[in-house]
Amino acid sequence: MPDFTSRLKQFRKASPLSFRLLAWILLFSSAFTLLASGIQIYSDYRTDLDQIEERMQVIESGYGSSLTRSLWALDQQSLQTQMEGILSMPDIDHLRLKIEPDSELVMGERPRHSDTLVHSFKLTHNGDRPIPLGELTITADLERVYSDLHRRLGFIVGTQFFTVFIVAVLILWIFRHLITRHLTAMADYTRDLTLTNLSRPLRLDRPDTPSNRHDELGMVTEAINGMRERLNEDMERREKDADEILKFSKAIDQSPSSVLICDRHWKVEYANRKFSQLTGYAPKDIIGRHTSSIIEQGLENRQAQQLWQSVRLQVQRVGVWQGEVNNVRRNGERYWEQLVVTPIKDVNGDITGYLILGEDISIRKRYEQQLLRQANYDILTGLPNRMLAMDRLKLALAQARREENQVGVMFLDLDNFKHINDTLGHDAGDTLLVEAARRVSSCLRGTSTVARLGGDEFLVILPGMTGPEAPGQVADRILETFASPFLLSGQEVFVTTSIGIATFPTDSDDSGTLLQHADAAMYEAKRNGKSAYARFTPEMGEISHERLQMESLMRKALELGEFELYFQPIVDTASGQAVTAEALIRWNNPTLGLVMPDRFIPLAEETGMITSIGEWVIGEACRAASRWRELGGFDVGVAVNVSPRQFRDPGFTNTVKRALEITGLNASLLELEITERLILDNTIETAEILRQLDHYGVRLSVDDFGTGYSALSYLKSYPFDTLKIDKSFIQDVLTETDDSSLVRAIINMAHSLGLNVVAEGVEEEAQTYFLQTEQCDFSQGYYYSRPLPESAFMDWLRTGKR
Ligand SMILES: Nc1nc2c(ncn2[C@@H]2O[C@@H]3COP(=O)(O)O[C@H]4[C@@H](O)[C@H](n5cnc6c(=O)[nH]c(N)nc65)O[C@@H]4COP(=O)(O)O[C@H]3[C@H]2O)c(=O)[nH]1
Repeated sequence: MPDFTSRLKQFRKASPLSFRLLAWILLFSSAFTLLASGIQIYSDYRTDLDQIEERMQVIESGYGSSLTRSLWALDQQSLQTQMEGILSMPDIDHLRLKIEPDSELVMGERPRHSDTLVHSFKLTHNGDRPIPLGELTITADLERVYSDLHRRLGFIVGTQFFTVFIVAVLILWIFRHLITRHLTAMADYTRDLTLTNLSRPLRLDRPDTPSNRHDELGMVTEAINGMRERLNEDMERREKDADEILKFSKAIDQSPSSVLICDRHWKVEYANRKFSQLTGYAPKDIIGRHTSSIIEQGLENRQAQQLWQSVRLQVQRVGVWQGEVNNVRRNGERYWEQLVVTPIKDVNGDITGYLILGEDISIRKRYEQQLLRQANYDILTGLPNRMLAMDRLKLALAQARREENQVGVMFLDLDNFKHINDTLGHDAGDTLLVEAARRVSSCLRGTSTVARLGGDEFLVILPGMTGPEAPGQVADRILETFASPFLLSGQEVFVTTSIGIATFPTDSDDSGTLLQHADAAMYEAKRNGKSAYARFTPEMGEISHERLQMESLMRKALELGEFELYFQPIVDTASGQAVTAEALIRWNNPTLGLVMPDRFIPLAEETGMITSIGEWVIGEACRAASRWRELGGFDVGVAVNVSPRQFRDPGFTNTVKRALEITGLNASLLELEITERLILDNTIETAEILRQLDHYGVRLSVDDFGTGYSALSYLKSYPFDTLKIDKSFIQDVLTETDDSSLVRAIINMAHSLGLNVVAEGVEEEAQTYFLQTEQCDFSQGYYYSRPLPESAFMDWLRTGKR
């Protein structure tokens, strides 16, 4: 018994549903069985009672009349027999016949217990009148009925309970086999289900048939497996998401841009590594702080408020803010940062935070500022350049229009700059420009602008002038500051400047035209002898125009063969015999007519065209000298002018060499005339070029001697053969004693240095006597011949003398 109880407990624990089912089946089956059995037993009991009652009725109807007759006849024997017959009937245990008036006949044994059924009926003789004879009382014993009842009840209940129990166990087994064990398996499966074994599906221990698949267990299994697969997919997705998130978080952390992530209230939630590197703040220093306190550190309160306001408004309205902020690092160092601020939104589009990306643009900013400076300022002098100058001029004109006053525009050009640059080198030229810029600036007040337009050209803008005299006063001051020498490459050099002035609104109300007018006036100042200033007059406009026209015509002149060489003889002073001819260029232009070198050589030098023109001259001169020899047998050399720019050209010596080679002219018949100013440049290059030319056997002469600043002693350093005294000394040699003594001194010193002397500009016979007396070797001038076209020159040679 204890064994069964413990098993029952186990079963109850292991299979609560089955146990409960069993209990309910037993309860309901028992109740139902009891009810059915009760009804059945009661029905049997009623049938037994009805049979007994029926039997009593049968006795009354069957024995009533016979008993009455026996009683009437007082036939005791018959009475007894009849009563014994009745008593032998089943269940009838006791008969009592009450005989009138007062006797009775009793038969059988009266049952001692109370479970009896009593039936009485009167015995009456029916004659004329009914005579009551007695009454028979039949007592039936119900014990048999009850014992039958008990027996049947026990049997029915017993068999029913057994049946119910067997059926219940059967149902239970079926239920357990078909359902609960699977439910238990599902429970075990789901209990054991973890994220690590999601790949193992739930399989029930039953055949995988279509009907099984579609029953409730199949559906639950499918649902569980579906859930498992979804979980599995979710897990895989999550793992992937986690990988992605890790990747992104690493990317953000290692991003080359600084990254700040803030919450909805602009409180910092995250700062990446770059942010810390950029600002010097560790994440712990700034997490939880308001963003405004971080990105506005370099600003004043009001600026910071404005910036913050605009950031917030723009991010809300436009969805992005970007700008450049001059921020401060933790160590106080300033830096430029490019910021981009954008909102972070959730799936509903609600802002959950903000993303702030920053990039250190200090280098770019510096570069931009440098570019801006380069774009607007001249690097060498630090002065505004042409672009900025023109802007300032336009501004000054606009202001003058409003305030109805005047603007002075001054165009400055250093008179000797090209020469100094060519002779003393570019470093000296640069020093000169810087110093010139300083001197010009020192003559101006605050509102004025001095700018370098390029090369040696400067522009001065004098805004807000009330009268026309101011530019003249400023120009005088500038000319004065140029009076003292400049120290260039250790030498004191005098440099002058020419200034052209144009005034707004008198000369023009347009900035470009004003500049052109000032430029034209500057040329006029140069023409008037340099180191001077000139105000613009309408006639100057034409000159400036002519200069432009000449430049464009000259560019095509070589190609069109418009240049021509004239030749002027240089004669032996003593004999008057031509020894050399100076080649002098002329330009025959259909528009300009015959243009003399003084008009176009300076322009050719300025524009650089002198290099190609000079090359042509050397080639043509050598060809001509060869022709004279070949055609006329004249042993006459040719002298060619070489301008400083041409002389410095890297290909110059080659040009000379090539011309000699091509024409076959003896190098000693070619003389190169180099101006005295070029010798001022005692650089190694100049000496080297002269040495190389000397090496070729070319003769070298110093032209225009006396006009420069060189001392005769300088000439010793160079391989010169001839010295040409400038015509300005020869012209007055008979009238000016200074000039005659100077010419005499030059001739003597030149001879002492082993140099031949040529006197230029000899126009009168008397001059020839002076030069003969002073033993000047050679002479050149109109007295002998003007420069002549080649054919005329050859004629001159043929005829011998002037
Ligand atoms: N008043 C006066 N003048 C006289 C007399 N005799 C000669 N002349 C002029 O004096 C100039 C002499 O040449 P320069 O001093 O080298 O001066 C030359 C020279 O520096 C330059 N030049 C001429 N041709 C060339 C050339 O092919 N190349 C270069 N680079 N310069 C040249 O142009 C300058 C002027 O040349 P041109 O007009 O031909 O002027 C020539 C000539 O015509 C005279 O008795 N009285």
